[in-house]
Amino acid sequence: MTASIGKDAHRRLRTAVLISGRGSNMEALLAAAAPGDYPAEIVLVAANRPDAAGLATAQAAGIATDFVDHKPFGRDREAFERALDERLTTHDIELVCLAGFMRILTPWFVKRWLGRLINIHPSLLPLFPGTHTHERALAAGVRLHGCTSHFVEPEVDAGPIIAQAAVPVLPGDTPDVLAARVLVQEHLIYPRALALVASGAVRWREGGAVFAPGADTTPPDTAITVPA
Ligand SMILES: Nc1nc2c(c(=O)[nH]1)N[C@@H](CN(C=O)c1ccc(C(=O)N[C@@H](CCC(=O)O)C(=O)O)cc1)CN2
Ligand SMILES: NCC(=O)N[C@@H]1O[C@H](COP(=O)([O-])[O-])[C@@H](O)[C@H]1O
Repeated sequence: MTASIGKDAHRRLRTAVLISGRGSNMEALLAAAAPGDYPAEIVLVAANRPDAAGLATAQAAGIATDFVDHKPFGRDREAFERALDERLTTHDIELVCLAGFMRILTPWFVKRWLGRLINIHPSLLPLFPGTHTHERALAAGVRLHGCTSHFVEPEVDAGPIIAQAAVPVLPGDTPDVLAARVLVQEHLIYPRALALVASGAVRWREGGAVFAPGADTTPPDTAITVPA
């Protein structure tokens, strides 16, 4: 099965960004989507935490925001996701970007948005899925680390890779120093990944991402970048 969007090459896909905190990747997506020729339009920023600083950033940029607290739903993850999905439907959302969204999504939500749901992860997947990636990279002694944008599937951080960027791990690096070096590249590859998906240049397929002939996978010129 494949999922394809971006059929109309000139229409901007209505896109929501889901956050849980600072929202710097959300800001990078907003900046990239500002020009009218970018294939996605960020029309909603939603958070699962009331203190997500990115909400204020989005509001200051004139973007609609919403908040669905996951805590009142307790262990009923799907109920939380149905409430979140209702907000996405209300805003006629066509594509969802997770950007520091710190909730594992159930198969119900993932299957509903399969192929139209992407994420940014702070490691070179499949290395270091999950959390605390920079600490784990340092502990493992890798000399290259980085970030990955991928389609979201039920298995966490295991979906088809859309784009990656690598950075060197330098002697004396701390997790915070390494995280900052990786974050610069996240802000470069995530907008590129969103453009690829929204334009239909890459689509989800069972077992992998499918790139259209001529898809622009040019890497950021400031990274040791590994094209997907
Ligand atoms: N089904 C999927 N859900 C999510 C994916 C995915 O690929 N498939 N990507 C993650 C993003 N993510 C890492 O990039 C991630 C986020 C959160 C967690 C996690 O353990 N969350 C805890 C709660 C943590 C908290 O609330 O502070 C949890 O959900 O119980 C792991 C990986 C987004 N979701
Ligand atoms: N597993 C998910 C995860 O760790 N995501 C990471 O959280 C940070 C969010 O920063 P931001 O809110 O400034 O974009 C980013 O580094 C992102 O890669």
